[in-house]
Amino acid sequence: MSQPDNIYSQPLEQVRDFVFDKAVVDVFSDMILRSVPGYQTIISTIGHLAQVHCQDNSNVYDLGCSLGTATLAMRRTIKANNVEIIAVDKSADMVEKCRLHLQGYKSPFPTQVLCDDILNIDINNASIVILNFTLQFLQPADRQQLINRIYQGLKPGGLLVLSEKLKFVDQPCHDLIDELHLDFKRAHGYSELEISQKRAAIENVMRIDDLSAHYQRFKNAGFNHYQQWYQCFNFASMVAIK
Ligand SMILES: Nc1ncnc2c1ncn2[C@@H]1O[C@H](C[S@+](CC[C@H]([NH3+])C(=O)[O-])CC(=O)[O-])[C@@H](O)[C@H]1O
Ligand SMILES: O=C(O)C(=O)Cc1ccccc1
Repeated sequence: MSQPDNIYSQPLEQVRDFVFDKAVVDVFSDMILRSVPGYQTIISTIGHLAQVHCQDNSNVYDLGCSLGTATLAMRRTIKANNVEIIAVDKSADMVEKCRLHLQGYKSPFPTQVLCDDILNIDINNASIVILNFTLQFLQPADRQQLINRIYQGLKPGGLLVLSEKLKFVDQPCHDLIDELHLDFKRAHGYSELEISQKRAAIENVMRIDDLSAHYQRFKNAGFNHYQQWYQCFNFASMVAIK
């Protein structure tokens, strides 16, 4: 099990840019549950979507898989035959723990865990592609080409599930919803110091978009069918269908 996240609990002389290193990997399960409202609902719905929409003789991609939580949810639910799962993360520490984590659960589906940048991955014959809170960590200039390659690699009827933290164009509404998220973190035991140091750490590495930017990218890539299916505060999940 995860250790408690106390990475930002002591005052730091200098808050460095957030990285998914060994210290973060060791506390990651606790961090994500206490930081992302709706995370468990999104994970179980990814499992359900994969159960319903995974196609025979296809590939399933979990891009930015971290500890493989979405992969595990899908391995538990998929009923299709001849399915291969490709989980990818560029953090070597994450991939190491992800592989150990997946070894703990038997599955009939061959699963590769690749340590690579998702921008380098060949996406083909896919019926399900998951980007669960990963796109927000890519350079904004690289985001459209990834969505384009996912569109091209999907089979007809295939799904892209994209979960992201959102910003809102109306500033008072943005601030109100942001405060709801901070209250969620407070309610889960994070102090004001932890909240402000984490914020400083992710400021430069996690550039968030508004919903219309995501919809525009889907459209530019060629998707004709896309819809947000979930939101809790500023955390949302969308689905796009080829
Ligand atoms: N270019 C990249 N290439 C590969 N991996 C990347 C890249 N950029 C970031 N990552 C990886 O994307 C993951 C983002 S966490 C995803 C949660 C998971 N999906 C979950 O369902 O639990 C979200 C969060 O921590 O808010 C990290 O493991 C990074 O190493
Ligand atoms: O912690 C936050 O404020 C977030 O926005 C989410 C998050 C969760 C885990 C790693 C980085 C960002």
